Amino acid sequence: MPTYNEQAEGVIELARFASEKGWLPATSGNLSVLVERDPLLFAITRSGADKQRLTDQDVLLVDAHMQVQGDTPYRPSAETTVHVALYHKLPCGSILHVHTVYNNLVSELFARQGYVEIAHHELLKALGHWEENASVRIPIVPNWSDLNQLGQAVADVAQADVPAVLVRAHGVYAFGETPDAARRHLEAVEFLCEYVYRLELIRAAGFVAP
Ligand SMILES: CSCCC(=O)C(=O)COP(=O)(O)O
Ligand SMILES: [Zn+2]
Repeated sequence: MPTYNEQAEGVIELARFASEKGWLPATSGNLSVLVERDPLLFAITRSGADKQRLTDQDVLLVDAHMQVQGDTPYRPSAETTVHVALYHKLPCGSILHVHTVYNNLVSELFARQGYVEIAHHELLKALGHWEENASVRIPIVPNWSDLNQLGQAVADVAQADVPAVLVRAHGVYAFGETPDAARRHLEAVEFLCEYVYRLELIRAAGFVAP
């Protein structure tokens, strides 16, 4: 079983990756890696940390009740509620939450129907959909300010075969059974959000596929 130190290093590496992409602006976002499933323990970023300069002090070991294990002056991410709810619902090994312009725009464009549907795109394979004519609906939930409510809302719509949930005008939660899978899902969702947004733009300008 991986140790807390190994998983904390994993969180720091994921933060470096997402920061280099510009996906964690202004201290936003939170990232976690599972340490133990039962009883639940995971390594997660502390609230307010600058994820571009994360150190091991900025990663906390937290349980199912959001209690921090060990001695630290810091509090865990305010959105730890969402991570706990997702770890309870699905066999996640890592959960990545980032804020980007494209995921925010797509969440606004499709908020009313509660999902964005993406069909016939090659990168759906990176989300695990290799079937011919694949079609995936990524759920969109309101940006509840009550973070317990937000956690419940995200977990209610989260499905193992669609490994992301958009939060309207806020960001995305992507997850996977391993940190590498969660990262691949996040990269694919970010690519697809940019694609969907740009396609909407050219369609609005009159483009019709031949
Ligand atoms: C400055 S971003 C506002 C809070 C947020 O949405 C976020 O992702 C970061 O919260 P945390 O408590 O994890 O730092
Ligand atoms: Zn956030």
